[in-house]
Order: sequence, then structure tokens, then C-alpha cells
Amino acid sequence: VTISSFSQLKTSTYDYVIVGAGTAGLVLANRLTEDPNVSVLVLEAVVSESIVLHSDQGVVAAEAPFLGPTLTPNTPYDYNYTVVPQVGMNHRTFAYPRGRLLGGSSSANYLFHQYGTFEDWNMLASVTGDSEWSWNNIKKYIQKANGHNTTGQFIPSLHGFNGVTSVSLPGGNYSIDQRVIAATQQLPEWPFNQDMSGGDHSLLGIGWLQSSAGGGVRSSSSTSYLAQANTRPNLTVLINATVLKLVQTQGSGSLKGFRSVQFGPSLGTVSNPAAAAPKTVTARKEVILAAGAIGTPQILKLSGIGDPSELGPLHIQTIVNNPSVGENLSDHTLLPNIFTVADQASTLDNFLRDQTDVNDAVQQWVQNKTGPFANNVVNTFGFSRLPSNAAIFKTTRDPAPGPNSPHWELILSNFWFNPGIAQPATGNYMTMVAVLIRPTSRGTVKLASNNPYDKPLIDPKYLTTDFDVFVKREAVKSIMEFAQAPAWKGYITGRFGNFASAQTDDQIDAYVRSLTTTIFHPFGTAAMSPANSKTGVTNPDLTVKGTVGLRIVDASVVPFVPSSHTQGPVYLLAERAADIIKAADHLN
Ligand SMILES: Cc1cc2nc3c(=O)[nH]c(=O)nc-3n(C[C@H](O)[C@H](O)[C@H](O)COP(=O)(O)OP(=O)(O)OC[C@H]3O[C@@H](n4cnc5c(N)ncnc54)[C@H](O)[C@@H]3O)c2cc1C
Repeated sequence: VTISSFSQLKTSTYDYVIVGAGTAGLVLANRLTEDPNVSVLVLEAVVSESIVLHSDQGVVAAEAPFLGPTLTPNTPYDYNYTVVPQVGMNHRTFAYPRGRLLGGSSSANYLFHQYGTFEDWNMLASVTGDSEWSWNNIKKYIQKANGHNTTGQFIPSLHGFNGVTSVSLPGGNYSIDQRVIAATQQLPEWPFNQDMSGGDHSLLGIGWLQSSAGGGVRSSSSTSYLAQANTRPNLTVLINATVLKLVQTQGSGSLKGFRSVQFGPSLGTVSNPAAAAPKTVTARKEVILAAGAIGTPQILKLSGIGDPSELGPLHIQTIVNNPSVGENLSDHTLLPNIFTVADQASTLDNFLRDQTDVNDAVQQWVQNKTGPFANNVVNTFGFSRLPSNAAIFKTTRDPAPGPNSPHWELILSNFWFNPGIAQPATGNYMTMVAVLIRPTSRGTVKLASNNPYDKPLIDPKYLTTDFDVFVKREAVKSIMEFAQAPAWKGYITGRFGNFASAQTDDQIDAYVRSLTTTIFHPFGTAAMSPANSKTGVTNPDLTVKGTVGLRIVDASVVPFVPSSHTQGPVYLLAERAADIIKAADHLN
């Protein structure tokens, strides 16, 4: 059951207490309560129950795939974080969205669905020393996690059909689609790729997008994993519960126990949440942090698990001295390269400018889940590698996990697609987004104060390595060449804004630094490392180093951002984590 008030809790002790009803948290909530004898409480900060289940009271923008990008930034469905001024980006600061709905970021994301590459998972196995993280072991979880309800341009043997969340191919055509596919026949460096899910299949080349949607409706961890488990008597999801910190409990030898959790009301629900008397619940077996790559290190630090040189000045007593907490933030960045296109081109720009058209499309979607808003914002995208003789490899070792994994991504949009920057009043556009997939820059999440309600200081340190700037520059050049393919003749009329004047390497770099922003994939802030390693935050079984009764299961534990969009990897990670936790429980 999902409840919104502490007073509705029947007890303060559960087998497991999960912090965060997000992407990973709800996978665990579902899997752990498959055993009717196991009780689970999920504490979640969000204040509204909408979209627990598909319902007419739901948030249309969270359910209609096309409207996903309108959910953030700076809305009630976003944590409304910003990054600190970025040294590699002309000291700019900008929005850093995180989903603030049940289902977490799976309810607020852009629905691109992939699994990373087999080389990502094999690298995870190698850096953690746990072969069970290798792709050969992980790929079976696709069958548990995902179900396809569309046939078409993909390879069925690579997918699941009876899993929990829906994945589907484009449900509508965009006017550029056939030109994009034609370009794959004209440019040897951009071959057509028959299945863009990753895993066993190479991501390189261009193909059709697969989205976490079914029947024109978003599939998130709340509409799938929670909806399936919400009526189980052994599962309680308490919303309006902002976790303030973990409380130390009895330990074991040198390991500190953290089986209690303190929480308070969420921001916006009472006038001064920090003044409310905190509540405490306790786990008989484990507390599992699933608050995401920003929330998890924040809670660890507030609980005294971190670097004493950061915690001391904030008057937080260090209980577990671990300087790795909140370090190693690894994220993808997005650069929207905008082209002007022929006046008669049927881009979506005029449609999106016309409020009557937009309202009609909303009505059509509300009535029967069809029409323009039932589809995702793009249909085609691709991935590419630097050539093996690229100059940067003289000074930087290739950070990709293997020769089948990309360095950058190309997303092809049939309109002005520039998250956070309003569309101009006139003109037809096409956007070729360049995403840096294998960054070597690493950032930090730090506390601004010891007040749990204060936003953390997020510093991804974007574009602070030569490699990252090099890849972005080569991506921009490659996109300019892509736009020269015969397929675009008579369609593309020019480059827009600063993109138009970027010619020399220095000009391209300046353009890149002036416009690049996040594509919302923070990872690695509570990274796994081998059990005997002095650095890192969790062991390969996701237990927190130096503690008992505490695990982390979310995007923060993977030490590098995967080579694809990231929700798929989080689902697979959480599925395996559920098996690890069940097996550990069995041994006790
Ligand atoms: C705008 C946006 C677009 C994206 N687009 C895509 C995409 O198209 N494809 C893709 O694959 N990935 C996309 N991603 C990334 C992907 O959604 C995430 O990598 C993934 O969902 C992260 O899962 P998680 O479980 O680690 O965290 P989350 O799903 O964010 O879950 C964290 C949960 O913890 C809760 N929480 C945090 N702090 C507290 C606290 N103190 N107390 C209680 N609860 C707390 C949050 O409310 C949330 O429910 C996007 C993300 C965003 C934000």
C-alpha cells in the first residue's frame, strides 16, 4: 500500500527499510516482497501519489511520452537542483534535474531505453573483482525487467517479453526518419544498426529508438514494479517522508551498524520542515539506500559516513571515515547542434508553437493514448567511436570499456530541441544532439550545510579534461559532415546560432563550452570497489564499507556512467541486487 502520513504506519520495525521509491528502489520493493513473510517499508520524499498506477488523476506530462521533457527543469516534479559554476564551461551554472515523482527519475526521464554495452558490464566485473557483474550473468535480468509489446525494427532474441516494464519502438513517423535511414546507406561511418538496446549487440551506427512505454503511455518503476506489488500486505510505501539521516545502531566488531533511519516531512508540506520532530524506523535486516546518485551521498554524509575534513566544519561527527563518498561523479553531457531547414519541411516546430494544435494533441492522448504525444520526441539515434589513430590517444588511454563501446552519441530530432532554452518564434529546425558518452572528467556531490533540507553542491566538473573536449570537438565536426550526406540535400539550409560561426578548433571548443549542458545521467558517487580496496564506498555485494546492515542500490554504485542511456542499466543492477539481498538473507 502507498500511504502519505506517518500516523498510518502500523509499526516502526520492518525487515527492510528502503530509502527512495525511485527506479531502483521500487524494483527492490517488488522483488523483496515476493516473499509474503518479508516486510518492507519504502520511505520516499515525494509529496504526491499521482502516477502510482495509470490513472486519470495522473500527471499527463509524466505519462504521455512526448511530454516527458516538459516535466523538468524547474517544476514541482523536479528537485530543481543546479550545478555549481562549471570551470570547463565558462563558469556557467544550469539546471540539474532529478525526478521528484513516485518512480523517481524513471517517471521524469525522456524514456530512451538501453542496457549499456556488454563491455560496460564486463568492466564493472573487472574493477570490482566480482565476475557476477559480467554481462553473461546480468543479461538474464532483461527477461525479468522488460516486456516488449511492439514488433518491428529490433532483434527479438535480445529482448524480454514477459517482464515488468514496457519497452516499445516508435509509434509514429517523423519527416526526417527516411532521410536519416538513407544517410546510413550513404555514409560508411554511420551504418544502420538493427537493434539499439546495447548489451550483446553493438551500439555503433544509427537505428530506431526503443522507449520505456507501452500503448502510448510511459512505463516507469512506479507504473510497473510498484503497481504490481502495491496491494501486497507486506509492502508499505510512505511518501512525504524525507530521509534526514541514518542512525547508528549496534555494530559488529569494527563495523558500525546503521539499521535505523530518521525522517521528517517533505519541503512544501509544512512551513518549517526542519523544525518538525523527526521520526525513526528500524530495519531488522537491512537499510537499503536507493536515493539516487545525488540523494545517496547526501544522506551518507549527513549520517557521518564521509570525509572528516568536509563533515567536521559542518558540525557532523564522522562515524565512518570514507573520503570516497560523493566523489567520482561521472555524467554524460549534451550539446544541441541546431540546423535551420527548408521552410516547407514538416518539422514539429510550427505544431509546437500552435497552442490549439498542442491542446488537441493533449486531448487526443487523454482520450485514447494516440496522436503526436503518444510517441517519443525522437525516433532515430546512433553511437560512434573516435578512430583508433585519433591524436588524443597519444596522451590519453582510451577510457571506453572496449572496442565495441562508443565515445559519443548522436540524437536526431525533427525540431528545435534545446532543453531549457525556449524555441524561437519562427523558423523550422532540426537538432543533431552530440552526447559525450565516455567522459574522463569526474566531479563531486558535497553538502552545503548540515541541514538535510538544503540542496547539495553538485559539481560534475564537466569538460575539465582534454579528452572530453576532444571528443566533443570531433563530434561537432562529424555532425557537420553527417549534414553533408546527399540525404539532406534541399532539406538542411544552414547551421543556427554560434554553431554557424564555429569553424576552427578553437571556435568549436568555445561553442562547445558555451552551450553544453547535462543529459541527466549522474553515476558513481558511492562507487563499488573490491572488498579489500581502501577506496570506494560499497563492496561488490553493495554493502557499505565499514558498516553492517546497510546497502546501496542505485546509480551511485556503478563507478562509471555506462555507454548508453542509464535507466536500463539501473533496472538490471537492481534486479541483481534483489537476488544478492535474498541470498544473503537466506544465509543468515
Ligand atoms: C530529466 C531526465 C531525463 C532522463 N532521460 C533518460 C532517458 O531518456 N533514458 C534513460 O535511460 N535515462 C534517462 N535519465 C536517467 C535515468 O532516469 C536515471 O539514471 C535513473 O532513473 C536513476 O535511477 P536511481 O534509482 O538511481 O535514482 P532515481 O530514480 O532518481 O530515484 C531516487 C529516489 O530517491 C528519492 N529520494 C532522494 N532523496 C531522498 C530523501 N532524502 N528521502 C527520501 N527519498 C529520497 C527520490 O525522490 C527518488 O524517488 C534521465 C534522467 C532525468 C532526470
